[in-house]
Amino acid sequence: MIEIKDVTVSYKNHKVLDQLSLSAEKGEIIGLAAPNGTGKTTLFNVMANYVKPNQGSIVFNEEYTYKSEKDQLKIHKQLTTFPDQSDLFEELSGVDHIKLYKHMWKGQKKVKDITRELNMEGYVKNKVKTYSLGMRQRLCFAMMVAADSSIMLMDEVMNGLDISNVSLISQKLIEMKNEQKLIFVASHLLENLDLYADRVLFLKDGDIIHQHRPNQHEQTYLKIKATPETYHEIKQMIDLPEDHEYIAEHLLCLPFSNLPLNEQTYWMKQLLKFDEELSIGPLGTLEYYEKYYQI
Ligand SMILES: Nc1ncnc2c1ncn2[C@@H]1O[C@H](COP(=O)(O)OP(=O)(O)OP(=O)(O)O)[C@@H](O)[C@H]1O
Repeated sequence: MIEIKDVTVSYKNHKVLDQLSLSAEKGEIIGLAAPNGTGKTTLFNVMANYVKPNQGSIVFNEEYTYKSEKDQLKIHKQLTTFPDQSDLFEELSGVDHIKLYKHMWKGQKKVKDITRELNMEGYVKNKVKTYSLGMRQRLCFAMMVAADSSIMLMDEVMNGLDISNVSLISQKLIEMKNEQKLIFVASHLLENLDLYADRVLFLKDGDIIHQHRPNQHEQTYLKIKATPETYHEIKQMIDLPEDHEYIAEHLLCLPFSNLPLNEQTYWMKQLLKFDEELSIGPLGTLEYYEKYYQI
């Protein structure tokens, strides 16, 4: 559905994206996880053609590119970007905004259903100038739902939402993915991404350095909480396997699922000696994040 080919973006001498390539299909939620200023928004801007890459191209449905205006129109009919709160019209109501997006993208969903499902009925007819941050954010999301486009780029969709609204929107994202939308979500709520993303991409030095698939755990790990002192102590006492990970100076992880049962038992016995919190499981987005960005 989208093919990003060797995209490079530089602002003066600062290369933000460096020959980045990616393909994505409908019915996928793709998370983007990276620290501030890494290039997530820039990547979305290139996908939406708000920023022209210095090099590379994007192909939609194996057919359309931004090289011709006719193609651009076709692409923009099926692509929406998450509205900026500052773009909302203070004197218009939430319903007005939702209708606007529904009409612009010829969305099929009923405004009433959208506002009911997003718990907005209590405020959506009031003017936007009376809304809190979280109410505005839910409105921005409702506008995307109303547009009903097949590709959605959601930058910081969970910003300013309380826990119950994060959960509501996460659920809605899954429903939209099941309707075969292709949804990109850039988010700093790392553990939340594990709940709905099919893939989480980690950006570094202008490229994707890892793709984590939260629902397809190729490897589980035996994990032990370990300060640098404990890690040092463990290393002195045990010959750790070469492929172990020591993440962000607090978590030691040993690849576990591929080991025969006797070796699994061995490693558990060894690590239990240290009386630190022990668990078995895959690495999640948060752990990969800590690993790649050393926080
Ligand atoms: N129009 C611009 N002109 C110059 N530099 C820019 C411009 N837009 C972005 N940048 C720079 O590009 C880099 C990537 O910015 P971008 O907004 O894509 O990061 P991000 O990963 O989305 O960050 P955040 O998590 O803060 O939203 C930053 O160093 C930023 O300063």
